[in-house]
Amino acid sequence: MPYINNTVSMKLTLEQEEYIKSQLGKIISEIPNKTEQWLMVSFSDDKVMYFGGERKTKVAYIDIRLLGSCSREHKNKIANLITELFNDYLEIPNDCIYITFQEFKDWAWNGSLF
Ligand SMILES: O=C(O)c1cc2cc(O)c(O)cc2[nH]1
Repeated sequence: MPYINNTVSMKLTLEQEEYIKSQLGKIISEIPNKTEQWLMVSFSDDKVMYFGGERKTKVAYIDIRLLGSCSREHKNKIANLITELFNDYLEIPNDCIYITFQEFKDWAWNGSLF
C-alpha cells in the first residue's frame, strides 16, 4: 500500500509523469513486501515553491506513505534512488530535493482495514 505524492516546481509532461511513475514502481520494490502492484502515485506539478527563503524553479518534495514499518536502511536506499532519479531526469539539484516517510498502522482498502 505505498503512496507517493510528488510535488515539483516545474510543469511535467505526461511522458515525464509516466517515466517517473514507472521508475518509482521499481524503486519501491527495494522495500521487502512492497510492489508496484499496490503503489499509488500522484503528481502536484507547476507549484510555486520557496526553499531557504528563495523562490526555486527546480525543487521537489516527495511524500512517501507506507502501510506498516520499514527499516532506516531501506528508507535511506529509497531516498538515494529517488534523489538520483529526480536529479538525473529532471535536473533538480540534490540539495533541492526533500523526501519524507510516514508509516501507518491503520490503512483501509476496498472498504476494510488491512
Ligand atoms: O503494499 C503493502 O504494504 C501491502 C499490500 C498488501 C496487500 C494485501 O493483501 C495485504 O494483506 C497486505 C498488504 N500490504
